[in-house]
Amino acid sequence: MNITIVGTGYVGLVTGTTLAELGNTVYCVDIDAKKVEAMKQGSVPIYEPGLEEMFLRNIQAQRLFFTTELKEALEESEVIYLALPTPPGEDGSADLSYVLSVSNQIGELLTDYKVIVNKSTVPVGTADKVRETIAAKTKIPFDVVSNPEFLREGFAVEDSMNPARVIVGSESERAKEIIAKIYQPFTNTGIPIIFMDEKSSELTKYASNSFLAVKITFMNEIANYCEKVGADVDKVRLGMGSDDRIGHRFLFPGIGYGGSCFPKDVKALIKSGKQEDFDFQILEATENVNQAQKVILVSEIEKYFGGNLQGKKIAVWGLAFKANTDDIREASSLDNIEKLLEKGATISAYDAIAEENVRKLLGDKIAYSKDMYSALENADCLLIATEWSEFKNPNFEIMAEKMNNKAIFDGRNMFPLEQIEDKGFFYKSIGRKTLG
Ligand SMILES: NC(=O)C1=CN([C@@H]2O[C@H](COP(=O)(O)OP(=O)(O)OC[C@H]3O[C@@H](n4cnc5c(N)ncnc54)[C@H](O)[C@@H]3O)[C@@H](O)[C@H]2O)C=CC1
Ligand SMILES: O=C(O)[C@H]1O[C@H](OP(=O)(O)OP(=O)(O)OC[C@H]2O[C@@H](n3ccc(=O)[nH]c3=O)[C@H](O)[C@@H]2O)[C@H](O)[C@@H](O)[C@@H]1O
Repeated sequence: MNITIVGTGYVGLVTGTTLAELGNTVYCVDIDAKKVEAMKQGSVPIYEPGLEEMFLRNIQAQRLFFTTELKEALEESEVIYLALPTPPGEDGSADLSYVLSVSNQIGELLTDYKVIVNKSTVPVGTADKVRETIAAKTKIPFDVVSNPEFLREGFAVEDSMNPARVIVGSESERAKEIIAKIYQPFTNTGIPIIFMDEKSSELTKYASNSFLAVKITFMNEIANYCEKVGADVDKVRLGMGSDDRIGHRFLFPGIGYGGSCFPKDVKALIKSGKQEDFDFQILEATENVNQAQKVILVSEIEKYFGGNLQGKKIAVWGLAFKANTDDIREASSLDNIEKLLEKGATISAYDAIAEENVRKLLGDKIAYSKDMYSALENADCLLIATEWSEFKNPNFEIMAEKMNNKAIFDGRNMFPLEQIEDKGFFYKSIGRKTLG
């Protein structure tokens, strides 16, 4: 099948590469001419383990093409995927301007029947809006399908090549047949393709992300309570997760969820609810708890230093919103750094992958270190904000030598307590006994 992907950001690029890998010919369209040129030269614009190999393989096989010209790509394709941004507007609702402006262009360019597949995360009713926008410009028949994306950054290739399920929202038999053909390789390996109406499909995406945000936030509250009563959240997590109905995943407490999706999607669903006179009380609580959780260690650091952080040098390990990505959108590291700077501390940060993005945002407000140990030079304490695997087994002797003061505030529970209890550090993590 010949397919156009409009928007070659995270989702567009991974979806496009996956569809090419599944044997389709894919034309990736983006308005960012520099990005398109770089991709044509074989350069992958995002950090995503395993993507480059698949990307280059499909360029070489002449199944993956890049252009800034929507018209050119449309002429070649039967199916058009939209993978455009839906950022939060000022009031938290999803900004549909990218999706609708491209829909408008598609309406002007249609010459024969096409299926328009929406991969962007959009509120219920967007498929109707896309349909109306296109229909206002053309009499040529077309169908609109909702096909939300569930990939995680850092595991995008795995999630995309081997998804837990594919959700397809459409009431058109013609469109469903075409989409079923595209995903036939998944059906062949037992991956369920779940067909439903568009609205349910659109809501499945928000409901899934919001549920995961609630799950994490619930565990964060349990962790905070563990500290009050002397329980250990690692044990509670293990005990809870062993029940299949709960499961072990997404039960890891920490300094809150971030990233480009959970915060935005929780906000957008709350806003969509309000438009129907409906209060998502659980989601409102989740947002509030998460906001406080992100900076929960700042008050612990302050308490440790007797309420005064003026002139304290704080090392920060990890800047990305989670491991295996260079994405820093809504990263907890940034909330912590902002608060610590406000309180007069200085920061020496280390994140080999996300540093470049933070530099663009914070410039020289903080210092950057070339490795994890040099960030600790004369530091008064260490804050761990991202669970990069290189932090899992550090040399505690080198750490002790470098640091001015042996204190670790671990926002990602990197070390089992047994690993660190005889190392002579003050060690504060989330939902567990404080050592030292
Ligand atoms: N990033 C993620 O992990 C996931 C994102 N999503 C959803 O997918 C959608 C896209 O997200 P990302 O890929 O992260 O966005 P992104 O911001 O990484 O990329 C969007 C791309 O669209 C391009 N673009 C903007 N206007 C355009 C136009 N008129 N024509 C052609 N290209 C245009 C931009 O230049 C950019 O390359 C959002 O709705 C998001 O919520 C869903 C699942 C996972
Ligand atoms: O819609 C999206 O864009 C995507 O949002 C999330 O993916 P992602 O944002 O890449 O990252 P996650 O792995 O879900 O982590 C999100 C945040 O939750 C935090 N988290 C995750 C799991 C956990 O147990 N505890 C926890 O604090 C992470 O540190 C991170 O800050 C979803 O997991 C994807 O299914 C979805 O497609």
